[in-house]
Amino acid sequence: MASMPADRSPDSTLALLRSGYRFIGERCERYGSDIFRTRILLAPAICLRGRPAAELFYDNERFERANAMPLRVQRTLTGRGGVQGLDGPEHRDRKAMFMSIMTPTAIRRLGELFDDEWQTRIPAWEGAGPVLLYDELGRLLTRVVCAWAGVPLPASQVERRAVELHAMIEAPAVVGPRHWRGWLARHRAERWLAALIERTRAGFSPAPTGSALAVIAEHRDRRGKLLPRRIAAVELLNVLRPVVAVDQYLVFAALALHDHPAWRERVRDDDETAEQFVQEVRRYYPFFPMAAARVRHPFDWQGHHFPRGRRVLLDLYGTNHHPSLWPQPELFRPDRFTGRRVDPFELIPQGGGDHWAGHRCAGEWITIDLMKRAVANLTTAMRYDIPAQNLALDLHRMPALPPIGLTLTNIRGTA
Ligand code: HEM
Repeated sequence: MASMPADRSPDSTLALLRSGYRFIGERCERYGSDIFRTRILLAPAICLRGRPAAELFYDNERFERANAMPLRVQRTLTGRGGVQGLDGPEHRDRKAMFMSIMTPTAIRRLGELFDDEWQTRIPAWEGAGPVLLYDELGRLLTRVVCAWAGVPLPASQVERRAVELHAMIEAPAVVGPRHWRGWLARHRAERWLAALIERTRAGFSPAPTGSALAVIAEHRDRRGKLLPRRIAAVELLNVLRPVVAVDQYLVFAALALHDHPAWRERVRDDDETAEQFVQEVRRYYPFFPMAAARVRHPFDWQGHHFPRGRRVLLDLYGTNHHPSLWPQPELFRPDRFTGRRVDPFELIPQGGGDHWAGHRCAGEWITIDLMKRAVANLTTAMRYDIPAQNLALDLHRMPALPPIGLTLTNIRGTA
């Protein structure tokens, strides 16, 4: 049996919080190995990166998700009892519920709502002073996703719900007040949506057919039972929260257009080029650093032993920056996708493998569609300036957005 390189520290949780996105990658480089063992949250863990590791990690026979996610992530980002922590037939059933929402027609409708809302906002941005893109898009996506999902949202509540959704996204990897704000935000949002599920089931708040609210409120599990209303609220939040989180990628896309202005022309002219640009934004910029699972049955892989129950962390960011998959990974180069077929374990910012059978992100197509539409809006529907500001990404922070999420000035519509 090969000996697995080991992190020397008695516990690496703080190092993980401090190193952020580079935690696994830095150690892999130090040990000359894409696998090493460490201790996280006072328990042994195995860290992996790269394509073969991703293929292993998404093998449902070898890994399970029950109790894999640290409590601080469940308390803020994902909630408890949702699809992320399910395994086997229960997971397949719940995941099918999500995938049934993601029809081409529904994705197009979300995109059209997004474009309409963006174009309606341009006159207001024209007259305004500096526009903070991250905050502005957070509100815009909150309005759009609620309208799309069938969730009633009075204009007076948009700001509050957008702040809550952002708080949940920003909380898992921080300590102190920002973490507790995320915890409180989740508590409030679950209460709000559980009450809505109850009203919908009772017929007082009818949901449009096929909307996320209708599908989740009416979903029956394999035993024919409706989801408990709190779990239904967690799952509805699993649609609202990540659609709003796409605003981070939209800020990154705007940054990439700013840093690589030659691509502005190219993405405008051709849909395939726009898609390559968006794929490179998803590869290059940091989002979720890693995914967690536990060993279901003991097994050996590449001469290393994986004992039952061991927590395993797959480096999503590090796989997207692995030099054997992506030559010169630290360069932003959308044309690396020209003529390249990407298999399900290579480009994994939203997980790998199969969307239905495994835990790969249910909202990946939505994400790509919204990003392409945002790029089109930024390059054709308006002109703007980006004044001098601190645009550095801090890879030690999760999420790693620039400090105030990108300020635009002098916005002018082109219509
Ligand atoms: C901002 C862009 C997004 C990123 C970076 C992202 C990333 C991820 C990641 C890393 C996972 C976990 C993969 C794993 O556990 O192996 C995931 C799962 C999931 N995502 Fe996304 N996501 C995004 C957008 C969305 C959207 C727009 C939706 C829904 C509309 C969505 C819904 C989900 C759901 C339901 C799961 C759980 C899937 C499962 O456990 O089977 N995500 N996402």
